[in-house]
Amino acid sequence: MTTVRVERLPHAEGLALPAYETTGSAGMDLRAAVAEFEPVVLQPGERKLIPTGLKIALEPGYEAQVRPRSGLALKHGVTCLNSPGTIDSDYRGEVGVILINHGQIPFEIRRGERIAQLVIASYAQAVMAGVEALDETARGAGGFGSTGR
Ligand SMILES: O=c1ccn([C@H]2C[C@H](O)[C@@H](COP(=O)(O)OP(=O)(O)OP(=O)(O)O)O2)c(=O)[nH]1
Repeated sequence: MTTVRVERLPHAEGLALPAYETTGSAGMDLRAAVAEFEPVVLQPGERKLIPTGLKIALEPGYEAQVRPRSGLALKHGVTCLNSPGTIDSDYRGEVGVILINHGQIPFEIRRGERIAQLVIASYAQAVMAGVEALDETARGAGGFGSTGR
């Protein structure tokens, strides 16, 4: 268990903080902090940065991944363009969600709508060690479907 400190910006006032919907949920839903009477519309093929009104501070060694919601993708063709988005542990700006409408009709994003989910994950930082040649393996350079379909 890790703690994520959350600062709610004025335009997120009244919106529920991200929380797990069920005890086994991996992601906490992120809500759109768009203006109440000015829903944002995504035209077919259009992408926009949607504000969440939240700033977060992750403990060192943790990242947050902004992932799409399958319901929005299946029903409306709306997904996160840069999936999964990465929130770095030292990022202190507002968390944004880059949504794109792959559907055929405009999609309206209303205030408080759950537009993506946030998965907290641990990560490792590595040191890149330059070598003359890498060790041999059975796979070698095989990839991109080399084992079949
Ligand atoms: O879906 C996203 C992806 C990123 N970010 C924020 C948090 C992250 O820590 C920062 C930078 O993201 P990333 O490293 O993906 O962006 P970049 O294009 O490499 O920009 P930078 O040069 O600022 O790192 O932007 C979001 O709010 N939502």
